Amino acid sequence: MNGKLRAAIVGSTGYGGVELIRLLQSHPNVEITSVISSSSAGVPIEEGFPHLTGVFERSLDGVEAAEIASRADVVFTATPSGVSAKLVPQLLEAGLKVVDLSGDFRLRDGAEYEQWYKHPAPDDVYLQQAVYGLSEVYGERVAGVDFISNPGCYPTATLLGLIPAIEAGWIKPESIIVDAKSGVSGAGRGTSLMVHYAEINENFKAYKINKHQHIPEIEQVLSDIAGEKVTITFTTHLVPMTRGIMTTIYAGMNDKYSEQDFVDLYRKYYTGRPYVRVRNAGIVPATKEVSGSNYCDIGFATDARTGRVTIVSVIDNIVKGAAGQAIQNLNLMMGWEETLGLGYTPVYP
Ligand SMILES: NC(=O)C1=CN([C@@H]2O[C@H](COP(=O)(O)OP(=O)(O)OC[C@H]3O[C@@H](n4cnc5c(N)ncnc54)[C@H](OP(=O)(O)O)[C@@H]3O)[C@@H](O)[C@H]2O)C=CC1
Ligand SMILES: CC(=O)N[C@@H](CCC(=O)OP(=O)(O)O)C(=O)O
Repeated sequence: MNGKLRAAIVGSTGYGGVELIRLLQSHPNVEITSVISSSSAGVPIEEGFPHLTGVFERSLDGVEAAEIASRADVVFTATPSGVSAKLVPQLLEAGLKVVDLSGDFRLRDGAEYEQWYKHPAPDDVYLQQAVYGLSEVYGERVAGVDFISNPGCYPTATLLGLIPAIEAGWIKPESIIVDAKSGVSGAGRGTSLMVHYAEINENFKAYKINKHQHIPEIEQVLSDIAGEKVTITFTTHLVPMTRGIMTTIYAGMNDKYSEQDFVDLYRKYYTGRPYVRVRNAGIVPATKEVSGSNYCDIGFATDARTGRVTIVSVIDNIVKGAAGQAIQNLNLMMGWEETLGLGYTPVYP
């Protein structure tokens, strides 16, 4: 490759998009050549986002596939579900490589979109073309492709916490319960009553119980790994914090495994994968330990009395759950070192 890869970001005025700008600033092989907005074309991005002053200053461009293709080689679509379904095919047809951050291309069975996302599925050709980019598990599949569907935030934390144990046959798939908690930035920058300060401050809410759109995504991958249909009980909660996801996962064990057994199994599975860190036996991670970084940290507690294991997995929803994993996928897609542009130490405290 001569020079840097040119990248465009659609949805650059949202939380995922603005995080892509932050992270790509320190990517040695990528230059952002276009930041795109459907509502503010022509406006300098630093006007709406003063934290970018002197760091990244550029006027926002409009959403037009041919124009984007004239400025960029790869485009990140950090756009709402439903928008990506229509936009991504145009971008692919214009010859761009695409990393889509929405849920619109994650489910192989298009019939599931009406039920879970309440909008029609994209054209099946693109649904089948999309490669699901859970980097630590499907990194090899991503290499060299043109179109990556980036995993959801809750699925990333849940799947990285479950896959080694499912693959090893250590837990009973039918027993899995996932208790998931997210900071409010997971809901995006658009306002809604749910994330209104007075509604969320000093409050703790469960929502979309058994109806969350990430359930079929998680079940699809777990079923692939287990080789049988897996269904889960999945409850999401909104926590009064800005960033972070914790999934607390409960499952029945098939034998008397110790915490050290789980630590050894997971460290072996994630050998050579720098963004999954497995805590020592008996220690579980907290969301601040990954905040602002691309890490997924995992810890275990086993209970010989009940025969169950509790797996705690944490990520930063906007980094590993969105923009960070999207860049990790770009690196794998391009055959670059997985860590390029992602060398952030978590912000603590
Ligand atoms: N926040 C998170 O933690 C995560 C988000 N995601 C997914 O990533 C995507 C982006 O999320 P997030 O950044 O939080 O969302 P935001 O609501 O913060 O931002 C979405 C952006 O999309 C742009 N947009 C809206 N309509 C259109 C359109 N018709 N054409 C082009 N752009 C449009 C808007 O910008 P403008 O009006 O300027 O065009 C808006 O800023 C979503 O699909 C989300 O589900 C995935 C994982 C985690
Ligand atoms: C806190 C919060 O509201 N989170 C959002 C996550 C949305 C998201 O990331 O959606 P996709 O991955 O499907 O694009 C939610 O629970 O719907």
